[in-house]
Amino acid sequence: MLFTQFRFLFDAVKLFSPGREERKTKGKIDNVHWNSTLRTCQIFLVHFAGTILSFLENPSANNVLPPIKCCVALEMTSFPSSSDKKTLKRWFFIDKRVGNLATMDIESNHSSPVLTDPAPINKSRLGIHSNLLSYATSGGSLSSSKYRNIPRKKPGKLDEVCSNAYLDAMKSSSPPRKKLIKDGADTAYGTWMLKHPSALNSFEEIANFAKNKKIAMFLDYDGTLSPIVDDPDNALMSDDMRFAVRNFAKYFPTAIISGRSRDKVYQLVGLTELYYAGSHGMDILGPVRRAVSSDHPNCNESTTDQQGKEVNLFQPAREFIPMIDEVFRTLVEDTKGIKGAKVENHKFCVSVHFRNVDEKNWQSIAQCVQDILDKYPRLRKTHGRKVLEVRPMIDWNKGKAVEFLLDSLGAGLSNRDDVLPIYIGDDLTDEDAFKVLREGNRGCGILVSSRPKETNAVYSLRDPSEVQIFIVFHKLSIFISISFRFSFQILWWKLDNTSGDEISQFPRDMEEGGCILNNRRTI
Ligand SMILES: O=P(O)(O)OC[C@H]1O[C@H](O[C@H]2O[C@H](CO)[C@@H](O)[C@H](O)[C@H]2O)[C@H](O)[C@@H](O)[C@@H]1O
Repeated sequence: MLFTQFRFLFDAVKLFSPGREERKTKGKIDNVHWNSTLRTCQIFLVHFAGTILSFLENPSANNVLPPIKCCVALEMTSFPSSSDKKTLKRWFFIDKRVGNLATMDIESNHSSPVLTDPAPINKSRLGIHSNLLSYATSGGSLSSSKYRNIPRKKPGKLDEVCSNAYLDAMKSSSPPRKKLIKDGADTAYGTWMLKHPSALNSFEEIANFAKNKKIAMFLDYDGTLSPIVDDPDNALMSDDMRFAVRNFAKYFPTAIISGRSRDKVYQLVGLTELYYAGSHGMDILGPVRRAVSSDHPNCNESTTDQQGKEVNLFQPAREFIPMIDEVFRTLVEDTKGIKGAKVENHKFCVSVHFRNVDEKNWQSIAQCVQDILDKYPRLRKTHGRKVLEVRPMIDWNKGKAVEFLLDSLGAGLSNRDDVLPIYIGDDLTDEDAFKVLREGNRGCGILVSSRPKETNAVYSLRDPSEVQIFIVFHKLSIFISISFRFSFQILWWKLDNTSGDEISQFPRDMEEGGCILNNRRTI
């Protein structure tokens, strides 16, 4: 036990030194790291006292749990990069044990709705005028404020300028992975990290930001929870990641906002503890809304999830479903001859992948998409990582989805000062969410990228394995505050213990200790 405690102190001092990239560019330890070290020593002392006292009380009990929890949480901050696979494995092994033990301390029934089957659309109830459904050739713009009026080029073939712009955007959407490791890339990344520091090395700063606030977590799927792979159907989330997200979502409201269809992303993640928003936020299954936005009066539908819980289905682009279906079929047909092309139907948007298409054929992909835009003026194009997406021209994106979910979680929460929304994502489409959080310092955006990128996010993480560490770290930080209080309570109780009544009082105190957690969970 003593060895564990001393190892903990040693780690505490060692681990809060700046990470590899920051050391290279900064070369000195700043105040934040010293403050972290002091705070860590403080935690160590309280744990040490608490452990000794509980050991004296019951020598046979497993008293090393609190220090192990702290060691685990501290060790994770020391990862300079995810390349240290051995340490990662050891770390997650410990976390699993601690996670299980800790779950026995704190029980939660938090679960979020899951609905895999789309709710039937009742057009007349939704108030959609029949004109709006005759979409294919109608060129008239919609009067509603939710529809954007974006000037579009005249229909026809891609001209040289337009074609170059398309190809540039397609090329920059995801550079070849091998090139990233080149000399100099590390230095550029290090410099970029001064502007967007690693969220792992900025724990203290984020923790200060989160002080007395309730955390709400928003996660992207591809490139954030699962690594980018050639075949979108093989973008699987690891069991460790699933375990980490599940444990986190038990205590903090957590939502996944993906470009994929809601059904597909639920199928891939498979957790009932989360909220899901598919098609870049155009398909949200969330908690029952207390206030319905007047901008979208006909897009909310009250329904029940698989567990029979009342939930709210929000689909601001419902009327586009038949159009998207038609576009999907056309694109499948049109790209049939292009080797490697893949088209996905996400119900409210269509993805055209060119990751496996020879670069000399990218122009043909661009032309197919342009033909669709020419035929359907109410659709627009966005870019992702080696993917072009066709979606409705409505004023809705991942940023709006974050605001919507914050509102749903508690009326008006999106503007309240006591909530800290955290959004983690890797793609261009996540920038809308980063922007929303950056405006007015509302929350904290974290970009997942292993190369410098222009972004509205404040912090960065290299890849999904660092996302996993970050998620577990935050969950454990709560356990630390509870064990911290727990240690104090043991100390207090030991000094003050005079009657048997106080022993029975103890569990209730622990419950109060857990209120930090409960507060966060019930925003
Ligand atoms: O918002 P997200 O959850 O990040 O979804 C964005 C797109 O993700 C998927 O494509 C990306 O990941 C694939 C698998 O790793 C990769 O092959 C592809 O090149 C990436 O663009 C998904 O297939 C798209 O439909 C989503 O729009």
